[in-house]
Amino acid sequence: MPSDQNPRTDIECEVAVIGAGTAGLAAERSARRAGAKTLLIDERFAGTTCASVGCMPSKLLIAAAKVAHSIAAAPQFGIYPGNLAIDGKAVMHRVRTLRDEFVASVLKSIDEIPDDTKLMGKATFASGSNLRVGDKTVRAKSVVIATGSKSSIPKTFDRLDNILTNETIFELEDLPSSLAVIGAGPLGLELAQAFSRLGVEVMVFDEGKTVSALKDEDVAESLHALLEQEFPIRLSVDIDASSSDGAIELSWSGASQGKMRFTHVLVATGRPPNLDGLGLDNTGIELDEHGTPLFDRQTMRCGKSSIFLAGDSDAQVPILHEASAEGAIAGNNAARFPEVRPSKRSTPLAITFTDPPSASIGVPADEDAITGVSDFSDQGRAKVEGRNVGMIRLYADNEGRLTGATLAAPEGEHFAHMIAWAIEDRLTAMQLLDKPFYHPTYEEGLRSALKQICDQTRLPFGQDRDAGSAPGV
Ligand SMILES: Cc1cc2nc3c(=O)[nH]c(=O)nc-3n(C[C@H](O)[C@H](O)[C@H](O)COP(=O)(O)OP(=O)(O)OC[C@H]3O[C@@H](n4cnc5c(N)ncnc54)[C@H](O)[C@@H]3O)c2cc1C
Ligand SMILES: NC(=O)c1ccc[n+]([C@@H]2O[C@H](COP(=O)([O-])OP(=O)(O)OC[C@H]3O[C@@H](n4cnc5c(N)ncnc54)[C@H](O)[C@@H]3O)[C@@H](O)[C@H]2O)c1
Repeated sequence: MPSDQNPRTDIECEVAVIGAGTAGLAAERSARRAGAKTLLIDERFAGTTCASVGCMPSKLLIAAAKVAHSIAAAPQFGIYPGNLAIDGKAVMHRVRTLRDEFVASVLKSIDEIPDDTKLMGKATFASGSNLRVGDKTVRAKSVVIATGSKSSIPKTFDRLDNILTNETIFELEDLPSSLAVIGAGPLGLELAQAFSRLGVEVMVFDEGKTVSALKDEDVAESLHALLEQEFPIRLSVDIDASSSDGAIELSWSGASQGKMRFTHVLVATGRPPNLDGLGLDNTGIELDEHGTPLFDRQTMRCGKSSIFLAGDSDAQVPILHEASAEGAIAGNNAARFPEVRPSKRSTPLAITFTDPPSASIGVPADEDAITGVSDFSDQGRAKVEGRNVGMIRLYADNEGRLTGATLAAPEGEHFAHMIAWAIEDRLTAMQLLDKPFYHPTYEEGLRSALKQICDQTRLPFGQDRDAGSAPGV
């Protein structure tokens, strides 16, 4: 067990890791593998954000919503399942039960870390790379900061009752009657659609102009229009809120205006890095205007110091596989310090698990980018399945080499991987087009975007290759 009863007041180690989340666990593993004497410090050792209040419970809720949605969509196939009954308590119970299993598996992996390598308590920097944890001083050769991110509740909402964040919403015993979601980012939209499909009256509000942080306007508008068929989304609005008779009254103005009461409000307005109270001023490292350390993305090192950063705490790309990759890089370099080595970072890939899923891959299109578009409204397999909506916009350089994509399309999470892997392998549109595509599949839908890029770059399309397509592709 992690020990806050440790009798030593001074602890010496080579690498101290602050935070036992995804990034911190990866950093500790990596530093230990590199031969360093490590110390993993966490306030609670309660399991990662991903397992307890993030990726996993949200996907569990989405899984329930997907089942409800398929049943509701059955009549288009001539199937009439009768009245749909949703037992909200059972839905939330399954979410928590399976969530707890994921958390238990994280806790088991933490249990397997030797006891003298763990310390429970809140770490703060005393000076340089020396830390204070309760009444103990930790003297470390290098430190990895992996303290994650935290919910931020805008002032308008912070004194109201029934305000939920991702840290509390999965604890609801039953589905709420109505839910206002503040923030149309990945967190807000995933949960908004899931609750809506489970019969909750949902409305989404955002002060910004776009949904799901998508930089490609065409795709963002397409996703916005699709989601609005299920629940209202009010973009570019200022929101005011007050409690009244156990409910919350929201009024909004700007691009649209109105007033409505909700039993619950989910605040999903971003998760800034969790760096408050860490004593970064005592480290001498350079901070940006938000108080986040400046660091090198290839080494994860802060300036010329022996302090490294990983995961959501660095305010870069707050998603799981990046937290894990950064943890491994930071831990390895912290162990090797001062022999720090740069590591290759993978192609940017971010997926939002709405239906259809949206994704941003690689670099956004600039004005020189060559683009190809696949529209799924008439795509064969998507039509067969009654899921013919959305689009993929692919970007390439002037040699036809794929550089990025934005999409909101059926099976979008799988397309996003395929495209990211093609970009990693530096494939041209022609080379990807030359791979086998089975018929009839969603994957065939990508061929039209690839062909458009080939046409614009005059990539040689072999005489022995069929330039046409099967029906409905
Ligand atoms: C609702 C939701 C859904 C998400 N869904 C996805 C998804 O589908 N896919 C995806 O890729 N990403 C998803 N994410 C993002 C993903 O969960 C995070 O990027 C990831 O969990 C970050 O890991 P981390 O190690 O940086 O932070 P955490 O896992 O939060 O770990 C930080 C740790 O630091 C500890 N700590 C903090 N300060 C101190 C201190 N001073 N002293 C000691 N310990 C400290 C905390 O106790 C905590 O254990 C989701 C996030 C949310 C909120
Ligand atoms: N599938 C995934 O990978 C996934 C899913 C959920 C969450 N996450 C992660 O969780 C974190 C939090 O997600 P998020 O969607 O909250 O963050 P986000 O920053 O992506 O989106 C926040 C949204 O809230 C809006 N907003 C901010 N302040 C507002 C205000 N006062 N009023 C109205 N709107 C306001 C912003 O314009 C933005 O659209 C992110 O790091 C994200 O990467 C990832």
